[in-house]
Amino acid sequence: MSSVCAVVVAGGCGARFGNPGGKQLVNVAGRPLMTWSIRAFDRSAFVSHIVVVCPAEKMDEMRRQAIDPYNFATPITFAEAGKTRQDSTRSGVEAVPAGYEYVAIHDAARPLITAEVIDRAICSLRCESGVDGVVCGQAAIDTLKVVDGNRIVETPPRSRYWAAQTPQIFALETMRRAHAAALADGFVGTDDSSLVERMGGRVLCVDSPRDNLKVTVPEDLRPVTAILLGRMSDADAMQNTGILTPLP
Ligand SMILES: Nc1ccn([C@@H]2O[C@H](COP(=O)(O)OP(=O)(O)OP(=O)(O)O)[C@@H](O)[C@H]2O)c(=O)n1
Ligand SMILES: C[C@](O)(CO)[C@H](O)COP(=O)(O)O
Repeated sequence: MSSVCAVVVAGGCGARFGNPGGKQLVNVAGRPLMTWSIRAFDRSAFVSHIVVVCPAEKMDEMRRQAIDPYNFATPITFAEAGKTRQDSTRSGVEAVPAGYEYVAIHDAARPLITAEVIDRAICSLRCESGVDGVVCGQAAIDTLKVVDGNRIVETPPRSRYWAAQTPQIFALETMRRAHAAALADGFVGTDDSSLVERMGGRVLCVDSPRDNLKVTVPEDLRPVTAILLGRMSDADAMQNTGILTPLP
């Protein structure tokens, strides 16, 4: 049974990206940036509803430009964005329709996510007992420095560090409780997992490809576009040779 609802947060103003209209509707490899993320969840075997979180005044435009032209099979509804990312994810989590067991929270600004990675992460959460959530990410590959200003004060053991991405997937009721507690305590984290971790929840990292990049500044469009175009051309080539892996 499909018991996973996705929450795709697209409510930021993209200050670091610098485009007056924000970044979610910017054309990347032929489609609006946020469409790529929605498309991956639409293709997941386990996701049967998608909540898109964005400002109320942008809902019509986003539906018209980023959703309607693409004939997605999965029902898509909207929730209103908040001031911070955490406010937006809380709004999205509250808007998950009744009956869902899990919520998969994803940045609309990470367009390279694939249905395969999403489904693998969902399976890791479902298959392991006593786990409250999973976070897609990567074990640190660079040497890490703790700094004071620009002065290095420590070189911690890299083996203990991961870089967290999205999707981050949780038992829905756990995530709702974690949000309520964070709101009551005035806690603001930089991701969703930290809200569950501070409640003592057990969250696991699951390995996700290094190319699950977030578009934050305009320079990020270059590698993201190249990877998307590369995947499309691989898919074309595969139809002729049967050798390459399909476009996710
Ligand atoms: N109030 C907010 C802030 C962020 N986001 C979403 O959270 C994701 C990650 O945020 P980021 O990429 O940092 O986007 P912005 O907040 O838009 O960027 P900036 O900090 O440069 O303004 C994005 O998909 C963004 O739209 C959101 O839904 N609501
Ligand atoms: C949630 C997140 O994608 C994890 O890397 C990230 O923290 C959100 O983006 P921001 O740049 O920190 O706002």
